[in-house]
Amino acid sequence: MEEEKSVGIIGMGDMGKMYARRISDAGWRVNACDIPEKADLLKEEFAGRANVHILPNGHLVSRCSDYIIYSVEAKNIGAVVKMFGPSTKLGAIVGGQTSCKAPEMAAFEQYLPSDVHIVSCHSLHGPGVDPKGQPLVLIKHRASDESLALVERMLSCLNSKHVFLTAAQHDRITADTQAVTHAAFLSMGAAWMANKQFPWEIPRYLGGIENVKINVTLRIYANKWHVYAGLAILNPSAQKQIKQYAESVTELFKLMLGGHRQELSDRIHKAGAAVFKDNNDHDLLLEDEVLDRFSLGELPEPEQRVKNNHLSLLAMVDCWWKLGIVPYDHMICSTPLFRMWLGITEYLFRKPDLLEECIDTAINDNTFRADDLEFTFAARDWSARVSMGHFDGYREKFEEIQEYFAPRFPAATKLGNEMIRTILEKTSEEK
Ligand SMILES: NC(=O)C1=CN([C@@H]2O[C@H](COP(=O)(O)OP(=O)(O)OC[C@H]3O[C@@H](n4cnc5c(N)ncnc54)[C@H](OP(=O)(O)O)[C@@H]3O)[C@@H](O)[C@H]2O)C=CC1
Ligand SMILES: O=C(O)C(=O)Cc1ccc(O)cc1
Repeated sequence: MEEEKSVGIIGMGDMGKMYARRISDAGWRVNACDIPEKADLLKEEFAGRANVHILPNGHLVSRCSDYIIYSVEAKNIGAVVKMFGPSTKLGAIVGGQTSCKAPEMAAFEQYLPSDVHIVSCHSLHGPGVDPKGQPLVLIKHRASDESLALVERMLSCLNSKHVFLTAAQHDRITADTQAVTHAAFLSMGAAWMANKQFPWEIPRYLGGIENVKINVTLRIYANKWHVYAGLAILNPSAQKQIKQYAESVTELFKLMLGGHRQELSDRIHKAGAAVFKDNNDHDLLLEDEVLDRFSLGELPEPEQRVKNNHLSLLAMVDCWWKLGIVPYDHMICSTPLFRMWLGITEYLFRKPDLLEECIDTAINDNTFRADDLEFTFAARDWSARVSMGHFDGYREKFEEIQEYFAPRFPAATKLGNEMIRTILEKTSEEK
C-alpha cells in the first residue's frame, strides 16, 4: 500500500534536512542518517517529527526504505554508494541529489544490485529557497514508469516544476546555468580581495547591476566550498565552458588595453546579436527599480556613479556566443543565481546607450584597469584549478576568500534572500 512506502535519506546536511522536513510533513515515513557521529544530534533536532526516523548509518536506511536519496558531497558519492549500495532493499528505487550526474550514475551502475531501479533528482536551488515553482530535475535512468510515478508523488510536496532529462543532458545544461555562472562570481570575489576592496564601500560600485554582483558573490562565498567544487570539477562539460569564459575575459581585456575600439565593439555586438536576437521582445528579467533596491551600502546619486565597462558581463555573452549557447534555452535548468546573472547581462545588452557607454569606458577610462587585471587573473586561476581537478586547490582559494568576506555574510544573506524573493517573483514566468 502506498502509505507504507518510505523515503530514505543518506546525508542529512542542508539539502537532506530540507527534504526530510518537507517529505515527512507531507505524511511519508522518512528514514534518515548522516555519519554515525551525528546521529544523536540529529535525533534531538528531529525529535518533534514522528515521521522522521534517524538511524545510525546508511546500511540501516538502505535496507528498509523504498526510495533512497543520496544527499552527500558530490566528491564522496562513489565511496558512499560503494559502502551502502549493496544493502539496498530488494526492488527499491535509488537516486541522488548531487549537482553533477555523471559520477552519481557511474556509482549507481557500479555498486547497486541489478534489481534496484534508479531515478535521480536535483533541486535547482539552495536549501534556504522556497522550492515552489523552482525546477526539479528528474532522471529516469533505469526504472519502470511506476517507479518514476512513485518518486514524483513522493517529491510532489516540494511543489517544484518537474523537468525530465537524461543525466548527460542535465550535466550539459547545468555546466552553463551553474558552473560558469559561479566561475564569474567567484572571480569577482577573488579580484575584490586581491585589490583589498569591499565593493559596497566604494561609491563607484554601488547601485543597479553592482548590487546583484555583490549580493550573489557574497551568497556563493557564504556557502560550502564542496558544492561549487563538485559541480565544476566533476562535470565533464563544465571545464570547457569555464575555460572559454576565462579566454573571453582575457581576449576582451587585451582589446581594451590595446585601445582597439572597433574590434572590441564589433565583437561585442556580434556576440550580443547571436545571444539575444531571438530573445529581445520580452520584458527585461530585471528592471532598475528591482536592481537598485538591494544595496549593502548607501546608493549614490545617479550623476555621481562612476561608469563601468562590465568586463565580467561582456565576457559572459562572448563566451555563450563562442560556445553556440543561447542561455534562454537553459531556463528549464535555471537556478535563482543564473536568472539574476542572465538578468543583469540582458539588462546591459538590451540597453543600447548603456552598452555604448560600456565600450567607451572600456577604451577611454583607466579607472578600472587594476580591477580588470585582477579579474582576468582570477578567471584564469579558477579555470586552471577546475581543469586540474584538485579539490584541495579549489578549497584553499575558496576558503581564503570566504574568510575575507565572512564579517559581511549575515547582512548580505538577509539582503540576498529578499533580493532573490523579489527577483523570483519577477522572473518566474516561462520565457
Ligand atoms: N547546498 C546547495 O545549495 C545544494 C546542494 N546540492 C547537492 O546536494 C548534496 C548535498 O549538499 P548539502 O546538503 O548542501 O551539503 P552538506 O555538506 O550540508 O551535506 C552533506 C552531508 O552528507 C554527509 N555525509 C558524508 N558522508 C556520509 C556518509 N558516509 N553517510 C552519511 N552521511 C554522509 C556529510 O557529513 P560530513 O559533513 O561529516 O561529511 C554532510 O552532513 C551535494 O551533492 C550538493 O552538491 C544540490 C542542490 C543545492
Ligand atoms: O543557485 C545557485 O547556483 C546556487 O548557488 C545554489 C545551488 C547550488 C548547487 C546546486 O546544485 C543547486 C543550487
